Amino acid sequence: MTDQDRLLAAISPIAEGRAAGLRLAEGRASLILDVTGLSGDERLKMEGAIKAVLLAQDGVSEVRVAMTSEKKGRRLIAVGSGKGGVGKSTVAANLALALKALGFRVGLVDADIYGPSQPRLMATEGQRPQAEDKKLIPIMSPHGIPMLSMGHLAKPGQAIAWRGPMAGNALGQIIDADWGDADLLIADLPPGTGDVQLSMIQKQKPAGAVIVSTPQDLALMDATRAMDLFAQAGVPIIGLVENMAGYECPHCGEVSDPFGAGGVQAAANVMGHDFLGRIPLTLAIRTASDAGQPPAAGDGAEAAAFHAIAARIAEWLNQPAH
Ligand SMILES: Nc1ncnc2c1ncn2[C@@H]1O[C@H](COP(=O)(O)OP(=O)(O)OP(=O)(O)O)[C@@H](O)[C@H]1O
Repeated sequence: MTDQDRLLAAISPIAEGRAAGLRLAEGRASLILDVTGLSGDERLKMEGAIKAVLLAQDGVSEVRVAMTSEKKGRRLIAVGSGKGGVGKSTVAANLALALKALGFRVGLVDADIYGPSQPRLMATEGQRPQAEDKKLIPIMSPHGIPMLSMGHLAKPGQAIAWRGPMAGNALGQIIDADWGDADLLIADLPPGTGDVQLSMIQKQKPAGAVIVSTPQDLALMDATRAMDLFAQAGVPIIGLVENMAGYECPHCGEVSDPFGAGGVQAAANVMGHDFLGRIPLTLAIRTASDAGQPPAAGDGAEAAAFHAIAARIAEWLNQPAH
């Protein structure tokens, strides 16, 4: 029996299979202890017990324990839509801000290869990310959210027409960027339900997806296809958001429903998914978004709807299964 085996056998009843890399050299025993999932007290107790047992062994005068713990993975939430123009990017930007306000450390990924609009929405247009050790450094938006967009990688003014593999590589670089301590990445996906979207979803394995739709039938049919796409890739649907619901006339205050009303909620019920909430169609949302001031960054009337939806998403994220 080698010294290592002898020492390992001595600590095995207390180390619960968490000890690795045990060595003994010149009277000093060293090992790595995986303390994932243990409380501070449990860690100290286990470390103390291991030290005591090892110090009682022949030839050991000193013990060093290095503790490691698996970091809880950063989660990616995909914001998708069956078709373009339904406000997916607007919703993604505002949800990122509202989730940050709830205490998540949020990063924003603009994976929309056809029309990356996050740089405009988050007021980082024209900026280029730096790289360090071959990793991109996200750009800090004025709203305190680090972000990277396909739009930041293309040369200014260059029309973006990424081909599949190129888009995949660029997106991979964005997701693997140096996101620091961000624990949640919100990804604005390209609209549609084609191969590009499917391979992105399969590769990046989001923890969950939020589907944005306007209330009219045509958009809803596309949203259903988007949900099928996530289901195919085994990604759970967190829920559906109805955008551009109910237009309040800024002059007379009357509410009209240019795209219908309630369709998304009804569709969510039929499909057995959660309905996360409704964002009204307002001039303020459009002008603020185009000016790089997403409403959820402030506390105006428009912010409340986004904060309510973010709270539902936070509830989902905080369930142990997710
Ligand atoms: N609730 C809303 N009220 C008013 N305007 C809105 C609302 N949501 C989005 N818009 C406006 O609609 C336009 C399209 O929104 P956005 O770019 O977010 O859509 P999208 O679904 O991401 O489109 P694409 O996928 O084609 O990029 C923008 O000018 C945006 O300001």
